[in-house]
Amino acid sequence: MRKIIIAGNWKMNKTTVEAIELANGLKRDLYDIDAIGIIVCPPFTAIDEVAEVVYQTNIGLGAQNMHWEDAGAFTGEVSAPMLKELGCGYVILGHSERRQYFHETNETVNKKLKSALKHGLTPIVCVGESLEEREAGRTFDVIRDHVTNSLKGLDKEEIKKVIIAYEPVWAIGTGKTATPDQAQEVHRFIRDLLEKAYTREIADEITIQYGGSVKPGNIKELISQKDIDGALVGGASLDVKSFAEIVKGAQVSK
Ligand SMILES: O=C[C@H](O)COP(=O)(O)O
Repeated sequence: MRKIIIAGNWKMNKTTVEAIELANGLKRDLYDIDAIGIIVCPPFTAIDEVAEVVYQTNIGLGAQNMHWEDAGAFTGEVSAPMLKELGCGYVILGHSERRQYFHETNETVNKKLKSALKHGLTPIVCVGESLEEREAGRTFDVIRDHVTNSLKGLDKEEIKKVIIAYEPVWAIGTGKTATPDQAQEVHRFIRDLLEKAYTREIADEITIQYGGSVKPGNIKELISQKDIDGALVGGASLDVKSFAEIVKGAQVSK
């Protein structure tokens, strides 16, 4: 059975004081959730403080990006060992905002992925097509390209440690969610790609999250799809009540 995981990507939101407040609220409201995984990914500046709040709770801690080298002259970057030292267990890689605004490519995602795995961080690798690509009928080509090249070179044991997040770019922060059928279709396609590259058993073990305007009102429908194993939540993860409702909605509906 693969794990159902709801992750909150706080993006460039929350000062340290605000992040502590949000983490404390989630700890209070979600302490009894045990059937699904919960992860929060604060901005770098708040990771240390949030780590203290979620230490030894059911809430995992992740970062939103990292560099592939362990150390060196890379101004403004942070590395996997630095994140590990702060208590991170996860790192988001290849988010579409990084691909779009910061020149992230499959090649750099792949290097980061290998460094994350080497240092024991669980990567959440994001893939997804833009509106233009979907309208041009290129969704599956783009997904194949992202999955194949971002995850290139992993052996059977390594691939099992990866979480994949399907995030159609046109659904991020727009209020336009993919329909459960549209999302399921792409999730199935990703799982089939994994099956071809590895085995059916391995493909069935990998958590594939959906991301893009996930809210308390649509989580149940999305999560009830066969190949949707959780969510990567942006805007709705910034509020205790809405994120807690998403987590609880996922728990009762899967
Ligand atoms: O990482 C999260 C996604 O980009 C989704 O963001 P959103 O829930 O604000 O649409």
